[in-house]
Amino acid sequence: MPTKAKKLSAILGPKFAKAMKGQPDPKIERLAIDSRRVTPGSLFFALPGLKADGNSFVDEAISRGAVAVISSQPRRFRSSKTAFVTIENPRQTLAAVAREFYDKPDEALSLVGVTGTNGKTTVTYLVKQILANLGQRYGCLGTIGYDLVRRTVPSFRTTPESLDLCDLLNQMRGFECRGAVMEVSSHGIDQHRVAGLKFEVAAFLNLTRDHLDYHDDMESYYQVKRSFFLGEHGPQPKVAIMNLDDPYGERLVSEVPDDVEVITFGESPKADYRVSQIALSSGGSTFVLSCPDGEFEVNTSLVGRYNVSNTLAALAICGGLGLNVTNCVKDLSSFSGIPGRMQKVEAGQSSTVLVDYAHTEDALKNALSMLRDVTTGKLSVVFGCGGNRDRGKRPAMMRVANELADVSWATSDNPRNEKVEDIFQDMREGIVDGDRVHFVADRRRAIELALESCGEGDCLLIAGKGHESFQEYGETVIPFDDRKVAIELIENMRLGGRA
Ligand SMILES: CC(=O)N[C@H]1[C@@H](OP(=O)(O)OP(=O)(O)OC[C@H]2O[C@@H](n3ccc(=O)[nH]c3=O)[C@H](O)[C@@H]2O)O[C@H](CO)[C@@H](O)[C@@H]1O[C@H](C)C(=O)N[C@@H](C)C(=O)N[C@H](CCC(=O)O)C(=O)O
Ligand SMILES: Nc1ncnc2c1ncn2[C@@H]1O[C@H](COP(=O)(O)OP(=O)(O)OP(=O)(O)O)[C@@H](O)[C@H]1O
Ligand SMILES: N[C@H](CCC[C@H](N)C(=O)O)C(=O)O
Ligand SMILES: [Mg+2]
Repeated sequence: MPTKAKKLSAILGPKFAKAMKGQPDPKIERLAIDSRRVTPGSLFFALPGLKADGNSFVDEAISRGAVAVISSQPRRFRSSKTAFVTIENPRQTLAAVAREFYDKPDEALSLVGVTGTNGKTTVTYLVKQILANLGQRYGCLGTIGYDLVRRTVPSFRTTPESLDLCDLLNQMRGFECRGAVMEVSSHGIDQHRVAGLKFEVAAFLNLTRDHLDYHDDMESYYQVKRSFFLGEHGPQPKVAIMNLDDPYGERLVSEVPDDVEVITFGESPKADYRVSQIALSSGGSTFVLSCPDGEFEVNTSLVGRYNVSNTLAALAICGGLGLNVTNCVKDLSSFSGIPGRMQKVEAGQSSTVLVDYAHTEDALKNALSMLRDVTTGKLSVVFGCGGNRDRGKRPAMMRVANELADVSWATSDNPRNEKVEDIFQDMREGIVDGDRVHFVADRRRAIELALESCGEGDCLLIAGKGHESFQEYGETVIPFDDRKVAIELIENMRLGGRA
């Protein structure tokens, strides 16, 4: 739903409206943080960043028609056609202004925020699906896409910038959604993308190593996640869902304020949503859930122990929303899975080929140990480590791959502005047995060689890119989809008599 243009003073609030200079109180048609997306009538926020400073683009924004500029740097304004507001923390103000501009969409929606290093996409998909089965209309925002129920929008961030987020939530309100289930990344929390929004339920899944290019250390990474539950960027969530099997989850339980209702889940006997009698197989899992609504035998089509944890989290979230779990556990066995998460590639080949989004040490460890248990033959993995991201996870990822797979094919995974050879150098530090590791920079070729070396009973995991349909080299984005590439290669191999 397009929102109506508003006077600058109305969306700034009385405190900041006093700081307006230049053009008196223009009408704002839209918000922008990127000068390249400014259209006439925009309010441009000049944000200081890691790569650039938005203040360098103020003139460009004005030339494209910005009628107001918010910045932390006082400016000598030459144009009386533009209003200037100097504010200490423009990113934080952006969130408050976006919420006002889009008429506080969170007030009309039940918001569920899911955070943690791994499993956010899986859990949000599960919750959205359970709610849809119960006839409850919730949108879903995250890494794979923005599902507004009546339309879907491609995802550009796991957690959108506040101005995009409020726009998406406003559209959901227009589509008469009851609420939204969304992934809340640590970048999202730290950069105030979800600031000021009222969450009905906030869930913490786990915390393991990732993003230490951005956060100083694990403690700072944890503190950012924690701040979401303490309401440091806005209202406290009404209910907090916590994983008692994760040491950081256990710690967080003792740190959330008393007036936030806490619901715990896990294998721990202390958990409110407790799992026992877990039976894992290559076709899914069954387990017994004990929770305040009773005891249930749960069947899920998702494979692996970590997906038992994800399913439990999803059910605890539904409990936190006030739903009776009896109604929620019914259709889990028919859940069709998530794109690029342990997704089978079926092209008539004799080996098992799976595409998964494991791009951390913990995820790779879980994925490979699970596959080890169900593979009778050789287990191979193709994986790389993202450029311009946490360098420290590279040797750790290589170590678990080398320890758990029979053969590892190291390759590129979005090298961005780094040289693939430099990324390989970091990965080499984790090698345990070099005879079982091959480095092939071209991802397509790495997949081809891995496929050629697999036969009946063998399993190949193509990890790291999951649903992604591109490869990022420098500033260039090239189409690349592991699932399509694998199918093409298998078909070519068959034509050449090699499959
Ligand atoms: C590290 C990080 O999160 N960076 C985000 C941050 O960038 P930044 O502050 O460094 O911005 P910058 O590139 O230096 O530019 C500064 C300002 O100048 C503006 N600009 C820039 C160029 C120009 O021509 N005109 C212009 O106006 C930019 O729009 C920006 O507002 O702010 C930008 C705009 O607000 C974001 O787009 C950018 O996300 C980058 C692209 C990114 O890759 N982020 C990833 C790491 C991220 O957020 N990932 C999480 C998921 C993590 C997980 O898996 O858990 C996510 O939620 O997606
Ligand atoms: N609970 C979990 N614990 C550990 N690993 C998991 C868990 N859930 C999923 N994984 C692994 O992590 C990968 C990514 O899962 P998913 O996309 O659900 O996580 P995410 O938190 O959304 O990731 P991102 O931060 O990149 O958006 C999966 O492909 C799987 O290998
Ligand atoms: N959301 C994650 C995705 C990583 C996926 C992997 N393919 C990579 O590029 O490193 C990130 O931004 O770190
Ligand atoms: Mg995700």
